[in-house]
Amino acid sequence: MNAVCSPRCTCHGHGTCISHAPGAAEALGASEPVEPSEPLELLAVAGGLGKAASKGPSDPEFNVRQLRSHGAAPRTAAVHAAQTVGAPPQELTQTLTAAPPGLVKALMQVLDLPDQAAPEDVAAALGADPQMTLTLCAVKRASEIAMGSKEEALQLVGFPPNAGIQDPEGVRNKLAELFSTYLAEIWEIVQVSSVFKELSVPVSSWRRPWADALVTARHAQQLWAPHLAVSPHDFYQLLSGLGIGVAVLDRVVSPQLAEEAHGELETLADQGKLSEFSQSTCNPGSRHLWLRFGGVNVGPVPPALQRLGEALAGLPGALEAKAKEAQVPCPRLRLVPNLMAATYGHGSHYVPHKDMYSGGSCGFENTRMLTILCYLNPQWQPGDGGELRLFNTSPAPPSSPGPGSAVPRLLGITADHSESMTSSSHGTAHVDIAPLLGRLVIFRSREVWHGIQPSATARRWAVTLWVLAEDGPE
Ligand SMILES: O=C(O)CCC(=O)C(=O)O
Ligand SMILES: [Fe+2]
Repeated sequence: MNAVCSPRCTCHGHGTCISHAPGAAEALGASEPVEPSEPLELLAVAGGLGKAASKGPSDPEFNVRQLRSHGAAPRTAAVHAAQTVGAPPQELTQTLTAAPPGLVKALMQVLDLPDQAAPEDVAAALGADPQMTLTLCAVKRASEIAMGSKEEALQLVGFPPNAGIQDPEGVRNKLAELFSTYLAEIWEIVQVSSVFKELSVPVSSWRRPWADALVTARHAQQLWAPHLAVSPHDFYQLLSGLGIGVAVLDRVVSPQLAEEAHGELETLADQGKLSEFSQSTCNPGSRHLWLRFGGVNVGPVPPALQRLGEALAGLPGALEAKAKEAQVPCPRLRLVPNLMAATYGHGSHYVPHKDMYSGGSCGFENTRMLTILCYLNPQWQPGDGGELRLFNTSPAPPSSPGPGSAVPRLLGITADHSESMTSSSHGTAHVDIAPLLGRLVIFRSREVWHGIQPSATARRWAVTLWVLAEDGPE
């Protein structure tokens, strides 16, 4: 059975994760790593890059991935203030206005507010201590369910079917804990996403000649109109056969820059600059590091990684411009000039997920639109594992929701924008993409199911730049 990532999952806090059950996905595409027979793009040397044309807005000290994970989560000054002294209603209203609507809807449902409630109403209902209000909601809901002793709820907390009658308090406490953890996660994401939005800048402020020269209308089509993107090359044909928004660009980052960036990452790892090993069941054993290459409070970022970050930041602006020229409808994009470097060691992997915020199987839309990956593995060869696996649809059979999915359902949250819309128990195809040095992969964060195959090497490296949307979800 496919286990859905628990609400406690720390897999970046964004994954609508499912376990990678053998046989869940049938490979209609290649199951072996596939290489392009010929490079489609010309080599564009990412050297001699100037400084970014404009800098971002104020950039308080924060680490989004840590913020989104449970446990010792550092807080921005704003978030901290909101939680400790109680946010003034106006600030809370603004936070809710900037938050992903799916999350706000979930809060409304938990607070028993009508569908038409305005952000002011939600702010008023949350009060001076939203975290406490949500905990009280969790306890109230847990008490109601414990009285009714629903079988699904008992199953969720691991009690026998008659436990509700014998131990209603035990059932209630366990449920209350699960519910409040889930709601705390939603609340944290609401705050993080609004802070994140404040830090982002329009992609037009990061235009780079390098990116402008290599991005074509075909890339824009591959992302936003995949049915129109045709390719004569086997590998790209296979990819376009998936019918999802994905573009792969090879040999556009100079090997020298990529190798230097790889060397810098290895040094950072040796210097102990990486996070702890992830304990999450979604991406066990992975480690990461945020590299702030733009905005205020830049760095310190080693020089090749700085150049790479600045180069990658040029891609969304170029894509937006090419989409406009080719009349391909594309959202207006923003970005936060932060790269996430992540490494996967022997056996570590990442279960299939989408890059959207989520708790349990209830995937909430966020403002992330594109995931831009650059692989930095000079020696990679077939057998080394760590391929990026892209699916054409959810690899989760819809009939077997995992344990995490019961939490939002029992809480009465219906704002599910993930599996239910895309899942299919058969006909799931996938393509594996080798994490080759300098290879760029761009895909639509909210739609594309992807995971990482178990790595057979000590350090499989990728850097990621996430691109947001101008006006929230489309
Ligand atoms: O490194 C990769 O290939 C993908 C990483 C990923 O999916 C993520 O960090 O969300
Ligand atoms: Fe991902």
